[in-house]
Amino acid sequence: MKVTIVGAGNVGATCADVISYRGIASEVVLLDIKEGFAEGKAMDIMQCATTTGFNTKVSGSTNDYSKTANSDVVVITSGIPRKPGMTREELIGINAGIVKSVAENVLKHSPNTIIVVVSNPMDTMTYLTLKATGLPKNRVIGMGGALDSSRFKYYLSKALDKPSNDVQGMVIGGHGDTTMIPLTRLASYNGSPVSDFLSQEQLEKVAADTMVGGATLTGLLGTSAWYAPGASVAYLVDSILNDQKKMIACSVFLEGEYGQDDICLGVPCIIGKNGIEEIVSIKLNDSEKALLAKSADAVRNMNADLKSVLA
Ligand SMILES: NC(=O)c1ccc[n+]([C@@H]2O[C@H](COP(=O)([O-])OP(=O)(O)OC[C@H]3O[C@@H](n4cnc5c(N)ncnc54)[C@H](O)[C@@H]3O)[C@@H](O)[C@H]2O)c1
Ligand SMILES: O=C(O)C[C@H](O)C(=O)O
Repeated sequence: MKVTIVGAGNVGATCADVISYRGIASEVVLLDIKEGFAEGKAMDIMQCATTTGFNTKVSGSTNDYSKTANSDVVVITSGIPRKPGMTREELIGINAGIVKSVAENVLKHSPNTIIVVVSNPMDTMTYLTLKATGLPKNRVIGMGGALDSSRFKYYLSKALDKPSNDVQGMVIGGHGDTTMIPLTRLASYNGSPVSDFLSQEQLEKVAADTMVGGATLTGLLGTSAWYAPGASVAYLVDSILNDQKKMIACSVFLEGEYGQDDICLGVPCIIGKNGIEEIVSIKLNDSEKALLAKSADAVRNMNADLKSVLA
């Protein structure tokens, strides 16, 4: 199974590293516009093969899309990340043009591929990819919910003082500081509601910390995060390539689901060899429904800025 990752920067290279280390794909091609950069990252990763013990073939390409031919999955991480104090939405001006041209180029060589969109603002970039390529909705997947949910479980585990892997929870909605919706009511500690162990005040703090999880790391690092983002993409790619049918919150084109139309937004999806295989309808209460509608409004406003790129 072959995976191409466009953008060999922090997130793209970390994703290639996790995919190869965990043997998720037999081949990974890293592609970047910067001369020699992807080749260098690929060589560095390949030099881990004998010490960490993997057999995936990782190679690099400077903007030569012929090397990406017949990829089963293409991950788009190309574009600029935010700096401290910025929102993801401010990246749209530069990233929209990059994501559109990258999506068109990859399809010339891998017409049957599934595209995973990572570049920010991710929900809008997913919508752009879908509209610009005309691909069916199952083959365009926005990655954000997997990462936001892992951060949610991290903050829950800290509040509970229990291991992250004993905590279940999901974040839906847009992948933005004010648009994501950590579903605290449905989160559990090994099957028991977390509200049995945490006060309302603690749960509200967990939700608030989760929502600004990316901004917190950007403030600390000077650029946005990459370890958890790269690993979250690899987790999603694993479910596609190995047909795991995991339920993962992903940004997907909605046509009536959750009362929304003509938008890509994070909702729970079954992810398998056909990409998005099902949009799972979970029962939201009235306040969660209202938050989702508000989140959709904000993402829809952002999508309106795509008019010139899509014209
Ligand atoms: N969806 C998410 O959960 C999530 C998580 C983390 C980062 N991101 C986003 O992912 C993007 C990448 O972040 P990063 O930290 O890896 O940035 P980075 O700057 O480290 O890497 C981006 C790479 O893209 C390359 N690039 C730019 N234009 C290109 C083009 N036309 N073709 C090929 N490559 C090109 C750059 O040369 C660079 O190496 C950002 O937009 C960031 O906001 C999203
Ligand atoms: O925070 C960012 O800008 C990058 C990414 O979307 C993240 O959540 O880490």
